[in-house]
Amino acid sequence: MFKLVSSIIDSVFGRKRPLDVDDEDEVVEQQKKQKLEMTHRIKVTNLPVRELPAVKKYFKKLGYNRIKKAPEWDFGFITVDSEEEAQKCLQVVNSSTFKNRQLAGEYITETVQEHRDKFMSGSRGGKKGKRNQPTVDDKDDTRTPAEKLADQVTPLWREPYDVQLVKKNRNGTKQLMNLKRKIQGLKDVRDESQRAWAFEKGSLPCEVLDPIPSPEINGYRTKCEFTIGKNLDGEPTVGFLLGLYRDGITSVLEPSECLNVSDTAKHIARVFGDYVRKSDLPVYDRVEKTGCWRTLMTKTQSTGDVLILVQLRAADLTPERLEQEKKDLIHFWTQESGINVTTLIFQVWDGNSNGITDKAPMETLTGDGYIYENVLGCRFRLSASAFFQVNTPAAELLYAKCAEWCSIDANKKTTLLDLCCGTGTIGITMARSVDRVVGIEMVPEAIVDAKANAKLNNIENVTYYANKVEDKIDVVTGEKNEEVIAVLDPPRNGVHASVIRAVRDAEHIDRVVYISCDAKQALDNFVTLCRPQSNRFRGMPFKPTRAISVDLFPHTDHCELMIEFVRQKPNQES
Ligand SMILES: C[S@@+](CC[C@H](N)C(=O)[O-])C[C@H]1O[C@@H](n2cnc3c(N)ncnc32)[C@H](O)[C@@H]1O
Repeated sequence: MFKLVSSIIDSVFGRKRPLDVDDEDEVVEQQKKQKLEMTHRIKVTNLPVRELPAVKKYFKKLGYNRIKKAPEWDFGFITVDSEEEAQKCLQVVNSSTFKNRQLAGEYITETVQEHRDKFMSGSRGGKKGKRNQPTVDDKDDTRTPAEKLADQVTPLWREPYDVQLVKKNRNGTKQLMNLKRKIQGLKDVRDESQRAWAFEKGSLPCEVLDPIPSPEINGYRTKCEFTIGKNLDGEPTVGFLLGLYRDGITSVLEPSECLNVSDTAKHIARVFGDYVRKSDLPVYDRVEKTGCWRTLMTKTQSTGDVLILVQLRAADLTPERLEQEKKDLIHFWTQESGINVTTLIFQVWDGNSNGITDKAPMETLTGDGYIYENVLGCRFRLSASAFFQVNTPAAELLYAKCAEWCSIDANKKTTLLDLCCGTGTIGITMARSVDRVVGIEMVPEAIVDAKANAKLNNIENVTYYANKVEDKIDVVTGEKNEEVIAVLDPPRNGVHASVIRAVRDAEHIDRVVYISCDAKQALDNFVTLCRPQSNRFRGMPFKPTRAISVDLFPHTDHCELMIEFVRQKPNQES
């Protein structure tokens, strides 16, 4: 026991010490014992759904810090250390009211292993989400943990790829039909001719072209964010969370069965798992908010460049210990890992949110903090935090199709407005076929990258603005005989309506090519772009003219949908 306690103390404050054989035996014994140890929890019922912070605060005041509750649950679980504490807690709960609700408690005790098995079978009482597919009765669920993880990360992996593509295309067309229906359903329309297109025959509002499949179906992801935690046997592991943290799941599994993760990224996760297991620093515990190792991010590009980002909680470490750990990491990644790392980045993050964050600085430990990727003959510099499409060959097909749609009338001057331009990929790959490109992006660091990328490719006809689209769109005023085409490639949930209103108000924009990676979430944007004029929505509306799905994310249910919208002319009949 003394050895175990001292190894924990060592692990937090001490120096690195490799495990010897005796230690390993002891660890195995310890793990076996741990599985048989009893857990003591009080299930608290009659809580309001959501209100998690208030619930936590309430129980904290009563002396209970370890409470778990998913937002949609009307119950929660308090964990205590012994049966005696559980009985006391039960009394407290049964005599408590929260927001005029009389609470009720139920004592649950089971072994650690039984508790884990419950998580694994999803029989926790939480609402079963889509992510637990395939939906089979828990007792009949014979899936291995790795299969469960694959079902969660790549929910379509059991289907042949052509079937996946049909499904994705159907999802895209469904949103186009919804757009038509929503425009039909608008009330108090002043000028019916502005939505005549929505009453044309057929359920679709425009031509829908055959979907474009991804050239690579497996191992295509260039960016992965791995959680560092404990696997089902309590061993430190680098991989993905086996379920949703909000459902109380904290076990991590290696990504070996995840088809979208590249062999290089799997290898990196594995070797770093070995490093973490040998480390005397503990992995981060998401429930207790203790420990050190938190996240590993990899970017593995088609150029062979590799970016590694290691995130650590350092609240318990002395500055000297932290410096030593950085040196150890540099040594490991450059001398021992066997991986040709282009740049190694380090982030200390002591806050509660999980994953790589923009709230804490990133420190470059080796290299210059950048890696490179080639897209359609152009070269791009990427930093750790910059957005970049994760499937390069499929992104090339998307951008090539976008260029084709923007293809430019040789008799006219053309301006390409690259809205939400990120690091400038779309505008730079198209810059040579237009007169000028104007890129607008609200993240200043991305604009620094975009400017560097334009320079790297000897592109001189681009201007970038580090602003919100809605604040800067009027820099392009449109000249006579000039066509202005806007490519809008916003985040997953679309953009704020004010951005779409600004696009409508910018009357010189003739066409918009909207690239959406979640058409359901972007539907409101489509409607705002196309609804007839009113006091709130000025500028002539657009109408959809063609659409195509381009699959950048095989085995998942995500897909890019690109829609061309053309500005209607005043008094145009349809
Ligand atoms: C999906 S990324 C697209 C990046 C880029 N088009 C590319 O292909 O690499 C979406 C970008 O939209 C930016 N963004 C979101 N809302 C914005 C706004 N209102 N104004 C400017 N940029 C915005 C985000 O910062 C992010 O870089």
